[in-house]
Amino acid sequence: MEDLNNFWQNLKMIRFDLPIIGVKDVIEIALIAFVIYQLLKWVRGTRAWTLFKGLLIISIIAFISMILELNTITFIFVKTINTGIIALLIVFQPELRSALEQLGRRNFFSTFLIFEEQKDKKEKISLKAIEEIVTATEEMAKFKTGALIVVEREVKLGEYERTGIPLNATITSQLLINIFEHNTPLHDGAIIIRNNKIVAATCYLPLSDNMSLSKELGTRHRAAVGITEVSDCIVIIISEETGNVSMALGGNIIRNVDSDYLKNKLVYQKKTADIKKFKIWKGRQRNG
Ligand SMILES: Nc1ncnc2c1ncn2[C@@H]1O[C@H](COP(=O)(O)OP(=O)(O)OP(=O)(O)O)[C@@H](O)[C@H]1O
Repeated sequence: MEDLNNFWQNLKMIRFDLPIIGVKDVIEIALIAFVIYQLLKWVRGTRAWTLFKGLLIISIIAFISMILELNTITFIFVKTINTGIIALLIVFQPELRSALEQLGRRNFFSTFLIFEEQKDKKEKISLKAIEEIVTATEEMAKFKTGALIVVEREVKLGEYERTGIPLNATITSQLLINIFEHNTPLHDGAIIIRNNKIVAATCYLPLSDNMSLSKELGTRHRAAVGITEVSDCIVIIISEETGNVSMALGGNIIRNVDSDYLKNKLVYQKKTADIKKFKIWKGRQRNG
């Protein structure tokens, strides 16, 4: 009974100590929430997202061990987070610089217009789009048209997309063939495909410094391997020299693939993405 009285007294004191929330506080909270939201949105568009998720998991473990007073584990995790943040700043220095530059260039009010973007995110690559990519690849290989097609998956390629010319065009084989046509303004560099859209052309990709890659392979192939070393995307490469089609994935290159192999691989990746999406949706349903 005494405990209950104490608890009640404490509760009254807490209620008494509750700060009064004014208009200024509400504005402040809204501004902070907006900045955090924009920050998360930006991180999601870069390869830092995977690292950020890792850091988040470490923070949660550190928090739980702090509550449970597991001092050694807390010490290790807190130290890891501190060093991790400094490491992140160093590793992602180029991305941070470009984010700050963008902030200066950006139309502030456009950041509120996110509904189109949200709608687009729900669409994943369709079978029709895959067919169009495969048809275009066959045609370009036949005529030895050099091409570099990046199909984005979970890791967002925003920072590479920004090095090119924005397109946001529906995927058709005719458009793909046209983009890579010799001596046209968009043929150089890579195109990036997100969901059912060609989001940008003439994109510059990071070159792989993998020494075990064949010496026959030039910068087009090295760029394809390079982007798959820093993300989970699939890249289709058509050699201008031989007309051979290769595919890069997970830092590896599979040379001389045929249309069936290419199609199966793209369809398989789509299916695994769909299953993952379905599992998340089921999870949300269960939790909700
Ligand atoms: N870092 C890069 N990012 C995007 N595209 C690139 C990059 N480096 C080269 N390319 C593309 O590759 C073309 C040059 O290809 P290069 O002949 O050097 O490579 P390759 O691997 O031998 O290909 P190919 O077999 O088609 O000759 C450039 O014109 C450009 O379109």
